[in-house]
Amino acid sequence: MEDVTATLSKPALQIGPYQVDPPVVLAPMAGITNVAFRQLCAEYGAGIYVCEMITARAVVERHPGTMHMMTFGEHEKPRSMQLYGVDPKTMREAVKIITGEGLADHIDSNFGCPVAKVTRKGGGAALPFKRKLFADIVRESAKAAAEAGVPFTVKFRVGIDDEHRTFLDAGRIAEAEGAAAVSLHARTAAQRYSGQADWSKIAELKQAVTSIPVLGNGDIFSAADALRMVDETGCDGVVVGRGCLGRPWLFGELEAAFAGRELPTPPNLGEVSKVLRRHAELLIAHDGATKALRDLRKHMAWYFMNFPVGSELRRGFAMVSSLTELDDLIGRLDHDAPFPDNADGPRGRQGSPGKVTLPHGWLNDPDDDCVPEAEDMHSGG
Ligand SMILES: Cc1cc2nc3c(=O)[nH]c(=O)nc-3n(C[C@H](O)[C@H](O)[C@H](O)COP(=O)(O)O)c2cc1C
Repeated sequence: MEDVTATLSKPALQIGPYQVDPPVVLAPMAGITNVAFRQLCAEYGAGIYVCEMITARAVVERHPGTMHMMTFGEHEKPRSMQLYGVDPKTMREAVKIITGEGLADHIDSNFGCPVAKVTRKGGGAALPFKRKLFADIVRESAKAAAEAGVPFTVKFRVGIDDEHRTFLDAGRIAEAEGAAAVSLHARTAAQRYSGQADWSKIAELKQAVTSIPVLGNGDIFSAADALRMVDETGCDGVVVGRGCLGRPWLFGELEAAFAGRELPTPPNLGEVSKVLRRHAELLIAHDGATKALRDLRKHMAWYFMNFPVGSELRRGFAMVSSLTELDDLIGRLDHDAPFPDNADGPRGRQGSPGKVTLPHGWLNDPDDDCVPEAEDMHSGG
């Protein structure tokens, strides 16, 4: 295995009042980063573990499902959540509810969603193109959060496409309007999740934004990737998404690598199935068996990726409906099968590149007084 513990000096990441050591953040992922998954990851290493994204409007309307998503474990410090919104007033109101009721200690915001139903209305990754609106949202939210001593951070992409790169303006605006840190997913919206993240954009952002931390995001699948990103870009911390799907122990590897320690040995199939079992228990405690085991299916596919698990057993795991059944299937695995060499690489969301759908005339004037229409959003980044 590559020696990643070599020479790098670890960045000191400070987000508002929180010292984040190691400088690692679990990327918000809709449908994934619920309280069970966050706890599982946090059992391997420290960092900030961001909750699934929720919409500002759902908070303001106190949507019961949304309030349930804002459940945190006792171990979570800071309790970190992500808001999505396109209207400065709604965002401010949502932040005030969250901070006023002490529901979270860190609020991130999502300006990176590339999904057509969101960008079509000017939301997600389309929004930072409207500089005034973007500034209004960040200012109103950051101000409301700061009144309660809660840091507000901003996550965005490189831009809409290669002709409309917004990340440098977005970073400078976020810095000027009171954000405590920015994170860059180093792809354009047109790229979706395809191709490679362009880390040179993270380096450019780091040069442009000097008074708050700049976090890099995109294609960290191993501890070596994380150290290389810090080394190549000078970023203050790393945000890890798909790399930990079916690999929550990646956070242990990151902690070891940033501390200059030797990496733990990758787990064999028996050890992986123990992690899966723990994941199931945590999910069931939060959501009940039916929902939890349905949710677990996608994770099982990721846990077993590239392991020698036959198709009959895989089908069994995909249909599992109780912990007893799960235990029975786990008992039939070849526990000694070693961690596969080719286990790195993308899991989870893929999506092919393509044109970004925007509202009519959206690209005419970045400084107009646009009134956004989009508030609904279910998932994305
Ligand atoms: C299943 C899935 C759901 C996501 N949901 C969100 C989200 O709700 N908010 C957000 O800002 N990004 C979201 N993202 C994007 C990730 O936070 C991250 O920016 C992206 O996956 C790139 O990082 P990676 O290469 O480490 O995966 C999502 C990504 C995936 C794979």
